[in-house]
Amino acid sequence: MIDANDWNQEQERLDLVTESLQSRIAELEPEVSGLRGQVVDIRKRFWEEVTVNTSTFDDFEETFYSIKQQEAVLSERERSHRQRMLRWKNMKRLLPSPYFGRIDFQEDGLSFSEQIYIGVSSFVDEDGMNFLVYDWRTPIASMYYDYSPGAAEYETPGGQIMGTMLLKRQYQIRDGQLRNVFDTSLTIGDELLQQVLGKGADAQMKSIVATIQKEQNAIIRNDKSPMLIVQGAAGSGKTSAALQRVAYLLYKHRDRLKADQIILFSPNPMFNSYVSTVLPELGEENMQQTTFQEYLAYWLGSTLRLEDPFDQIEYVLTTKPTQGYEARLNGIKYKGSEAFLRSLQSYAQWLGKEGMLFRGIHFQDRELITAEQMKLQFYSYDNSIRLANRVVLLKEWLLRELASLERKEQEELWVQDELDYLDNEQYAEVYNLLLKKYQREEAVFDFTNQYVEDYGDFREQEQGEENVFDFTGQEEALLRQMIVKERFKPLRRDVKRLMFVDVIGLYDQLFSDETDYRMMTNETEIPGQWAEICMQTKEKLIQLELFYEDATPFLYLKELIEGTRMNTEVRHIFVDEGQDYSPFQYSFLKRLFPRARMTVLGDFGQAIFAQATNLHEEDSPLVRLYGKDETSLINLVRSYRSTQEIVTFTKSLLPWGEEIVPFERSGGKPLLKKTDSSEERAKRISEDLAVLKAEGFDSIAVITKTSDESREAYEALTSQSGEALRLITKETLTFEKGVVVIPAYLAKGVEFDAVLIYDASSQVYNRESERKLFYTACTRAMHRLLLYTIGECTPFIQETSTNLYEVE
Ligand SMILES: Nc1ncnc2c1ncn2[C@@H]1O[C@H](COP(=O)(O)OP(=O)(O)OP(=O)(O)O)[C@@H](O)[C@H]1O
Repeated sequence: MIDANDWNQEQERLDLVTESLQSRIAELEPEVSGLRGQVVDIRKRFWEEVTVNTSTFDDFEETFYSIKQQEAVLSERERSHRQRMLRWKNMKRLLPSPYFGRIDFQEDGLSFSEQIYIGVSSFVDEDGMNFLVYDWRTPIASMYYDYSPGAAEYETPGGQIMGTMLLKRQYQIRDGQLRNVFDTSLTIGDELLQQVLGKGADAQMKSIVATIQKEQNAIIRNDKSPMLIVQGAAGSGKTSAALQRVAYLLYKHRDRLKADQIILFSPNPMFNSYVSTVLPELGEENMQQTTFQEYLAYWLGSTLRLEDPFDQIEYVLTTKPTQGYEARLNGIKYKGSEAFLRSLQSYAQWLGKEGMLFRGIHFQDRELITAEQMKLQFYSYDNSIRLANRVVLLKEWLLRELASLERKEQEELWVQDELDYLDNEQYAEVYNLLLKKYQREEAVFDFTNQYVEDYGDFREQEQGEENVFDFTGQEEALLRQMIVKERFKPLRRDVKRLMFVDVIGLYDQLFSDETDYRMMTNETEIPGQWAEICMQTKEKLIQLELFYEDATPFLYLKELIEGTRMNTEVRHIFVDEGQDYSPFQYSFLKRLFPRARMTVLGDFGQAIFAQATNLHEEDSPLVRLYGKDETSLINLVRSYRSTQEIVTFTKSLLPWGEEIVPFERSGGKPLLKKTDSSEERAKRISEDLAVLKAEGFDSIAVITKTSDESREAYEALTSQSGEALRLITKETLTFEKGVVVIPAYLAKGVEFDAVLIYDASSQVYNRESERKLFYTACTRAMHRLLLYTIGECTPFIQETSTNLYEVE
């Protein structure tokens, strides 16, 4: 704490800044609301101000320019409104707590020092000359996170600035009042961190700007590597750092990077709601958030039904080892591997020479163009043309063929039949409809298109009009033409969508016997139980379903054949819980977003999916993806979430000795509660829930292994205590405080004040593959960890030293 004199000075300065903020907010207030009104007004009256007249070319041109002009006025007003609004919002946000830190810095060669106050956004005094508050993301503020008093430096676009940090101070300010002030010799004083971490869990993730640690700052500000990999122990702040990194990037590149050019891949839909509020709190628009599964489903469309990754994990967790089970596990590993990726590339090359499969085009009950004809045509193109380009050539050929078949079709009997069925009235009606439609189709112009293009269309329409009104004598021919055209429409649409390529057949063909597979793919490392893997995959495909592990390879093959659908807009992708993605999935992401940098955050200790990727080994596929020189690896070992006792206990569950250093914050030891029956367990859990709530913990999770176990726990506990519990399933979209019952794999990334492991017996957590799941479940606890067992507890606990937990 500082002395009374310093305290008074600080409070005086704080009052000054607060007053200044208040008066600027008040100044801007009428302007902000006035502008909003203006914009809404212009929007409303947009079309009133424009006279749309397209009868002649000149009228059309005039209309076009008048719309453009109106558009320009609107967007200028909107821009200025947005900027003022942003300034106003930032000041409002600063008001209750304008800053959290200060450094006094004397640059080398200068005789005076500068006081730099740091907050969540910048605030400049009235004349625009002095920063009363510096945004935490400014270059100078980086010293606050990176240095303790003494020699310090920071990077600017103009070069490195060296000097001495004379003072480092931290503040806790509430509603414009100083609550606490610490001078610190540490990077970020532990005192403040202690206070922050001692609090209860929130329904939403917290912003950590005031207490970012040096190693986290390195993640946030890394702007060099195309690939940044963060391996960090449970609770080491990976997700927190990732979100601050998003905010930092948006600030640093504010003139060219927009929030929607950043995508965060999160572990489940509920997680989205958990992190969603952090960025707006920092004053940024939100980045795009999705799950990889959602992304796959989007690209797969409705052709195939995709297995849920959580169903996959339930299968892995609950099925008893049988021959089919082992094959499925082998399949999951193999289909996620780089080897399989290479196999698919070789397969595509092989398809360039032979083996392509197409689907014939059917009309009524006839086959208009057979698969065989397509194949002949396809292989008649030059071998050197890329597969995807040959598919395009074939598409064009098919469209031409369809056009000529369509002409022939007009003479067919069924067309005559349809014509005969039209009575006079209908005839006239159809005729008028056709006429209108014909005019409408020809007259379409789009204001967003290039003017010249519109001009071309318009001219064509003008010339075409004569034809329209000249066809009176040819109505039957026209009607025939229109009838067939309408019927052929779906055929043309399907050809344009490349439905004639039998991608499902091509993926299915891959899963042949070993000799064929080797021949098609040059693959040498075929996994064990290949025949069984093939059978399982094919069985699914017949039902138009895909295993989750097949989805990425399937889409990859589709793209090798049909061409890649890249997204060149996105500049940054963030993959949270990165250990759960396969090397194959990473390669796929890299291809999909060729202009994006990648930040992967994960913990191999929590790798619960069978296709897991080791993140931090130097030769891991993830490092190979961009190459060593393009990759930065950062290891976080300090764990902030849980108390020292919980971290020491959970660390002992991983016998390979992960490097995890607990932050010094004490709580009780984990409690192992032995019970005799499930009734007794339900009773004890209910009692414990009541005690925990009375202690003030309001975010509590009863964690189970599977969704079935969750349901069972939910029912047992609800009937026992009548407590308001919330059952979380993979469909749950929002994260809320309270008592939840949740399977461990859905609790990933999330934290609770207290965690109760519903069944920690050896019957539930026994297999080596379940170790990390158990670890993940236990590491969700911030302050209390309670484990229940009927009979013998899991061997993972038995292996740990008994003084790490207490038995009741
Ligand atoms: N620098 C910090 N200051 C204050 N709190 C922090 C800091 N770093 C992390 N925390 C807190 O520690 C907890 C864990 O952080 P976070 O969820 O980001 O960790 P994680 O590494 O993603 O964890 P996991 O892998 O277990 O999901 C959160 O409550 C977060 O607010």
